[in-house]
Amino acid sequence: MASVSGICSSSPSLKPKAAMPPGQSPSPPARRDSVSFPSRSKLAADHRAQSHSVTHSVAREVPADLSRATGGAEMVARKEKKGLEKDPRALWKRYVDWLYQHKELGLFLDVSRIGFTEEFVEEMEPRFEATFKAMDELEKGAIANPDEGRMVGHYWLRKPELAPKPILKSQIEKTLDALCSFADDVVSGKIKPPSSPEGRFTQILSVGIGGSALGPQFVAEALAPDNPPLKIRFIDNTDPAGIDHQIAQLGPELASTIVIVISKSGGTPETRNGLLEVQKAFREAGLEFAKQGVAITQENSLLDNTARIEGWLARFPMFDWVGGRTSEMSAVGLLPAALQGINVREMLAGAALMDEATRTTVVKNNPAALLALCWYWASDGVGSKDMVILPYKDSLLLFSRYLQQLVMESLGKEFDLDGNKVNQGLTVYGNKGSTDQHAYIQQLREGVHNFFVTFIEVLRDRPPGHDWELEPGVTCGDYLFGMLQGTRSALYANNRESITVTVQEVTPRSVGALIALYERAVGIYASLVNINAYHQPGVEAGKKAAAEVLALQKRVLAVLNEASCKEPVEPLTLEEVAERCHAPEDIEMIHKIIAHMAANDRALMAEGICGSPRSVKVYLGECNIDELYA
Ligand SMILES: O=P(O)(O)OC[C@H]1O[C@](O)(CO)[C@@H](O)[C@@H]1O
Repeated sequence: MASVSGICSSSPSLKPKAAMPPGQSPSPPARRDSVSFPSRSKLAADHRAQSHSVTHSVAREVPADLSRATGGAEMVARKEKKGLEKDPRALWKRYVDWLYQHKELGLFLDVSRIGFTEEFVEEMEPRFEATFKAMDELEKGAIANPDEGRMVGHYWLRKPELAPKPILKSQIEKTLDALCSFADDVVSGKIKPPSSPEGRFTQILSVGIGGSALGPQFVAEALAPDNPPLKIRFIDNTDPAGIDHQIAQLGPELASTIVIVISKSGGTPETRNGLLEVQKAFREAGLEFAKQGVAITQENSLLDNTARIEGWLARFPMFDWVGGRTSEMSAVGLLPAALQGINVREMLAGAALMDEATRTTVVKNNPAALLALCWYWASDGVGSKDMVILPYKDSLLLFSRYLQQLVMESLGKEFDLDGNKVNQGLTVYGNKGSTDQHAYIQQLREGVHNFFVTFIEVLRDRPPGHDWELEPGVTCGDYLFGMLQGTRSALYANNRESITVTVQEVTPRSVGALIALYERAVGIYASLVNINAYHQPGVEAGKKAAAEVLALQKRVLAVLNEASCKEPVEPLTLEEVAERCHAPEDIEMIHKIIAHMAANDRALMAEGICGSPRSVKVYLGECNIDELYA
């Protein structure tokens, strides 16, 4: 049978071996004036109402479904009318008055270039009181994730004595000790790769997605030494080409690779697929995967049971009360970090210091509360402006990506805690300065005014003793410094607000502190706007729809197989396939499924071209008899 070639048709010479499916209350539009915070007596009443429960925050007066376009424009108009402070003396006073400093961490937070007013701060006070109370109860073990009936305990990871039960404290401590000693044994060569008893493990392949990848990726980029004891690579997708690339890059070093499979649920399809692909690579290389596999997952999850039954090299627990996006200080982040020679106890110490500082109930002295205050002001408490994260340090490149999940998966919610439709969120993006100066800063300075910036400044340019002046009096780092300060000033001059977070150096301690700072800021902001920051119901819809597509694909394959097993083969039109699948309403999806299979040599076209769906007649290259009689 002739195959007509088309943009997605396969060559008849590329016949598939067998056609097998793959494995398995509305409010009126808001503006800052109408945001007009509830009267103080109303706030106080709300606060009283709230104080009995951690899960019920102040009822929102902020109109819920702010139209970004309308609300944003009105906000800009109002702000520009009022104008940001431009008088240098007044600005200097504002800078000094509001500058937050954490002495021990060497961390500064400058919020002077966000235009909030004293009245705003005062009016927010009752909400903050309620929020601090809610955060306190959360840390004491309240069910702060009401939908999932879970405690939220990532703060206990860096201060186990805070855990509400002794058993939790001991689990945290034991896990930390166990992962540190495992990492020491691997790094020192006490634990050796099975196929080279005299050698050492040289590589880590981390398989995980979302919160089970982003923290480890950020920390590796920020903190891994130039020559780490083990180098790390990531499989964080179900993209076969991406997976092949990682495995190919490992080459013969697969034999000395520790594969860490990270999944809280232990059932995330992308991660499972990554694992199956890696296991296949091990089989093909004649290696025994179990001797090199490590699982980080909840006890008794599918992954945990598999790892136990197959006798993997090690297993570490992921606790029910730690969410994926706040799991960097659990085994999820600490084991990969320790294996790269990063001082994980210092990361924990930095986070613990920041946790302590962000428990303070005086907004001005609490850096996380200050961040949340700025986010609320800048985005009207409804996400009307995006948050651009600009670290001026290459090693912090992935901070914005890490924060994207932490902030957007936490704050992007359809309903508030009282069941009102609010469509909350805060959009996060960014890369690094000064690189972005030559990409999108043009738009930030002059284009659509739909953002505020957070500059991350690192004072130390390079390790001591390595600096030099590339022109009289000026180092390379001075340029970076100048670019940051220049961009901050230029944006402000054009009424673009910004926050600046300054650390002395990128160290395990400062990175731990930054993570803890943003974890708390997100928790505080979520409480201010009365949403559950700790669930992610929206992710389920896409996962469910994906499962339905794969189920439909199996039906399509069965129908095509039956027709392809006939003598002569019976090519089918898309309408015929849809009818035989009893899914005429899914014909568009069936077209997409067939186009995808054709592009991968798993379906062949008898007639037509993919771009003209009605012209297509399709069949399989081989009849699968077993499938037919299954
Ligand atoms: O660790 P898991 O269970 O594999 O989940 C991975 C990610 O998937 C999500 O559940 C949804 O995207 C994230 O919250 C989580 O970080």
